[in-house]
Parts: sequence; structure tokens; C-alpha cells
Amino acid sequence: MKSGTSAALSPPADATPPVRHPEAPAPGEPLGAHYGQCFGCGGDQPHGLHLQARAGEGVSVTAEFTVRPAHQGAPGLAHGGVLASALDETLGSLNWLLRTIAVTGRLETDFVRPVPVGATLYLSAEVTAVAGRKIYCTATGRTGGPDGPVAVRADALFIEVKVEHFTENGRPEEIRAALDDPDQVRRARAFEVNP
Ligand SMILES: CCCCCCCCCC(=O)SCCNC(=O)CCNC(=O)[C@H](O)C(C)(C)COP(=O)(O)OP(=O)(O)OC[C@H]1O[C@@H](n2cnc3c(N)ncnc32)[C@H](O)[C@@H]1OP(=O)(O)O
Repeated sequence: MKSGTSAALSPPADATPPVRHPEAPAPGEPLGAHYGQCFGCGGDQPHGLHLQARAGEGVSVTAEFTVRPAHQGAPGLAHGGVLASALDETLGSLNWLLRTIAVTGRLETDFVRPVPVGATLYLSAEVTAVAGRKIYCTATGRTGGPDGPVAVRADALFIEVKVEHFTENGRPEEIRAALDDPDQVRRARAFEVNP
């Protein structure tokens, strides 16, 4: 059953199709982590999701996340909030293909099937429309393979922000460390900024 999506996630009549940035990674190319300490994709978070996303055609991505014991809610099953995080991270990575800095404003999730520890969630996401600062997108997570049954899905609204959203609101220690990173691409991607 597909639940109804709230009106806030329906693009307005004047919304336009998303435009892939000319320098977006080619389809099939891994996106890598946007920030080592990111709970969703960072390699430096021992209990993080270590989600690996790849660019798709248009403004779409695919990603995988394997549920580990640290991600449980009920015994042997993934926690719903962790699954929502995997959807959120996959959707967030779409902004790198637009080269727009944006944050999740709203995320509506359907949990369709339980996801056991050890299972890999095969995620795919795409931007469906853009209207001003609003980026409308959708994602699914399947088990058993990229064409397996849908276990989770989400519709979301990301809102474009300025880099100050992070520099003015983040904890100074981490902001300083990210800005001091000598790797220009990693520094830009920590804030999803166009380098
Ligand atoms: C570092 C890069 C990370 C990228 C990858 C990471 C992947 C993971 C992504 C995340 O988890 S991001 C972290 C979770 N999100 C946040 O922490 C965001 C917290 N919220 C905010 O900072 C502000 O609420 C927000 C920037 C989203 C909006 O505030 P603003 O003051 O900039 O905008 P405003 O409230 O004027 O809203 C702009 C438009 O969006 C609409 N809007 C904002 N929030 C909404 C909402 N929640 N639901 C529906 N519509 C919303 C709002 O109605 C309005 O529509 P109109 O232009 O038509 O009037």
C-alpha cells in the first residue's frame, strides 16, 4: 500500500524539471563521502551507515547500505530511524548532482517490510522537480537486490541554503577542521559547495 503524500511534497504548478550540473559525476561514478564524520556516508564513523552512493542518469543516484548489529531496533531488525537516515542520506547526495547546497526540510517515510541485520538495502533516488529553493525528490530501498521487493520508500523536500547555514550553526571545532582540510574537493563537499 502506498500512503498518501502530504501536500507540502507535491511540486507546485510552476515547478521545473531538475537540471544535472554539467560537471556532475558521470553515471556509474561513485560519489564518495561528502564528510568523513557523516553518520550516513562517512568512513570515520564506526557505527555509521557507510552508505556508498553512485551517480545515475539525469539527477538520480543509487546506493547500498548493509544493516549491521549497531543499527538494530527490534532484535535482529533494522531500526526505523536508521532506515530513514539511509533514505535521507541517499536523497541528500542528489544535491551534489545539482551542485546545490540544500538540507532536508521534510522527509515522509513508508516502512513496508522489516529489514533484518545483515541485509543490504539497495537504494535509488531521484529529484523530480525544483521550484525556487525547493527541491522535490523521492527514494526507494529494496532488499535482495536492486530489483527486489520495496522495503522502505520516502518522498522529501530539500531546501536550498547558503553555506552560512553550516558555518553559523555547526559546532566551531568541526567547522574549522572541515575548512582547514587541504583537499579542495573534500572541503567543498563537506558543505556540498560548488568548488
Ligand atoms: C553538509 C551537506 C549535507 C548534504 C548531505 C546530507 C544528507 C542528509 C541531509 C540532512 O539530514 S540535512 C539535516 C537535517 N535538516 C536540517 O537540519 C534542516 C533544519 N531546518 C532548517 O534549517 C530550516 O527550517 C530550513 C533551512 C529547512 C528552512 O528555513 P528557511 O528560513 O531557510 O526557509 P523558509 O522557512 O523561509 O522556507 C522556504 C520555503 O520552504 C518551505 N519549507 C520549509 N521547511 C519546510 C518543511 N519542513 N515542510 C514543507 N515546506 C517547508 C517553506 O514553506 C517556504 O516555502 P515558500 O517559499 O513557498 O513560502
